[in-house]
Amino acid sequence: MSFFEELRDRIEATDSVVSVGLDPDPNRLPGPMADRDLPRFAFNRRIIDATHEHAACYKPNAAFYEGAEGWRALRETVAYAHGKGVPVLLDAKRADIGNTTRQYASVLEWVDAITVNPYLGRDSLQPFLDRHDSGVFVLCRTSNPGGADLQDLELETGEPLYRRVAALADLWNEGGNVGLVVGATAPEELETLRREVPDLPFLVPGIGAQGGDAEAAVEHGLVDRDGVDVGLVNSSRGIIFAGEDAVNATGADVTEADLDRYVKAAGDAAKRLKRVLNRYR
Ligand SMILES: O=C(O)c1cc(=O)[nH]c(=O)n1[C@@H]1O[C@H](COP(=O)(O)O)[C@@H](O)[C@H]1O
Repeated sequence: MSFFEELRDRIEATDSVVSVGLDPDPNRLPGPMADRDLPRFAFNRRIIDATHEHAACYKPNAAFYEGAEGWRALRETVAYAHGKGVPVLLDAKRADIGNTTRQYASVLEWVDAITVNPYLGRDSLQPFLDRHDSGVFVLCRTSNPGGADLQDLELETGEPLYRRVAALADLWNEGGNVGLVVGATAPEELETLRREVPDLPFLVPGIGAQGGDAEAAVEHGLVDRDGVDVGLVNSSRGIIFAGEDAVNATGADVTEADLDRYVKAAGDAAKRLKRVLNRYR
């Protein structure tokens, strides 16, 4: 089954397009997690337990798993999410020259989808694109303030670069496995891009901590696949660290009951986001 078919089934089963971003910043983990073997996995495991009913997908960002122990935590996290029946999109923003990018693409043997960077052109993405069962999300219009620096540059045709990227991604979609990454902080660009590439599902980050537009994310981010709206709207810190408001969990004297309340807040945040997004579906 292809990634987008699996995602469609998951969205239908959970009635959710929420992507829960697993970005376990070591400086923000609740106190007791620091003492555990693989603290990032210990944290993610509790977050997955609390949120999986509302998660269409988990999106760990590779930056939070640097180092040998981090990579081990990532592998455990992916296996645990799969055990709950949730697909995993690795946010790695990869691409490189041929032999290097082939190595990068080997990660798709154990994750279901990945984010890639189009800057090096088609050949740098080919090993990802060749995996028709995996999802390949091409960075198109990113959510950060500097996203406009290059992506909005006008080409000789008058169109901004991000629109050319979208048109190319559409051409690269021979295997039906390509999506775009478009930030919720750029609602006008989301609308433009949906017109430009009506069939590509979007991963829309930037909701929650970055203050993006949830309505635009849903209105333009999703595409119909056999009667199901397919696409992903991601929140990372807004979900996984929601417990910080409920519990001061940074000290050494945090109890198991505190941790229970902390992770429950993450579950509630995922559920709330699902409800908000579903209002616009
Ligand atoms: O590729 C991404 O997922 C991504 C693209 C983008 O334009 N903006 C963006 O925030 N992201 C990622 O989405 C997540 C957003 O995290 P929060 O701001 O905590 O919800 C991080 O992992 C970012 O790296």
